[in-house]
Amino acid sequence: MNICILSTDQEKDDHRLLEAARAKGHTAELYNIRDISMVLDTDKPTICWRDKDITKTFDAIIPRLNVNFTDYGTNVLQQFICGRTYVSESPAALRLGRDKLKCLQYLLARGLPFPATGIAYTPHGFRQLAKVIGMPMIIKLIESTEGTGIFLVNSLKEMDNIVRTFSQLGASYIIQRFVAEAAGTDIRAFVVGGKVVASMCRRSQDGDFRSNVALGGCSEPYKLTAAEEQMVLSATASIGINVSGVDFVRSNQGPLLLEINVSPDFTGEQGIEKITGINIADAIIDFAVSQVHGFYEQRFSSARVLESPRGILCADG
Ligand SMILES: Nc1ncnc2c1ncn2[C@@H]1O[C@H](COP(=O)(O)OP(=O)(O)OP(=O)(O)O)[C@@H](O)[C@H]1O
Repeated sequence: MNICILSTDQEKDDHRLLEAARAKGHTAELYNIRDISMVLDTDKPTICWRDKDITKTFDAIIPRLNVNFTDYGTNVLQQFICGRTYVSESPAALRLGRDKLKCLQYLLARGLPFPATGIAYTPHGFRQLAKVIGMPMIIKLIESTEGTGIFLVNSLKEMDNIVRTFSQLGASYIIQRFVAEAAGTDIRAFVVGGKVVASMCRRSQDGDFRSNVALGGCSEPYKLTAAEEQMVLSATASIGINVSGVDFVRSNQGPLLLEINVSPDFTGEQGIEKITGINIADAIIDFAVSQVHGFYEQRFSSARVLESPRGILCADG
């Protein structure tokens, strides 16, 4: 099979996927999304990597997009889908995963648990919300990652300060109930194709409320309870993502979801592969390959092409 890992930064994780695909006997390339261009033309829609036409080169595209490339990256994926190439994630699911607010709304629609979260239009509106959410509370940028852009505030004055700064910068943010009993600990469950393949507990080492490994947190293997596993899988199904890192905290009311990370990292000293000994790269490649055969066996009409939530191309007629 001919596989393209479409990434942004060509990080260690991307190279692990490339190696895993090649070790399984596939032809594989690792391309940077910055080098991709496309022509939208009904007669000859084209996708190029540098000056090479790759419109029909690959059987499967496995995206790994960092947060700054969600828009361009998902547009490129959509172009592959229009050209009837299998893409292992739906562009819509990737976009949803990058928007903490919309993602929580999908969880809400499924009745899944997460800390009470608020959004308002004006700083005054946020002040009103603060009465409902209560202090201390968390303020999060909607597109934060690796624990940056997340603040714990203890008073209305602190909240006002951050809210006004974010508003002046034109940034979008939410406020959230602080789950104090999580005590700087959270759980990361790695999901591939509707299965939890690995999970670990992350703990901050310096009293920070954030457990992020990027901020110095450390990890250990963790076995999900049956209820936690069911919650995690319902969460990924709710946005239609295939590969994700689902984060949740354990609260006095049970597990509360924080986020569904799309294109999650899995390498590194405290990464989930090292901590659990589970080969995540293999799991991702195996899943994509398992989907490809079914995908190309489907019959398509040239009349209408639709994107399904799970990244499978559908056609009617
Ligand atoms: N409501 C909350 N109550 C308690 N702790 C929280 C809350 N929200 C976030 N945290 C802590 O802060 C960390 C970072 O939060 P969150 O996962 O929302 O942000 P992030 O920047 O997107 O991180 P990542 O990139 O790892 O997903 C969490 O891992 C958790 O330890």
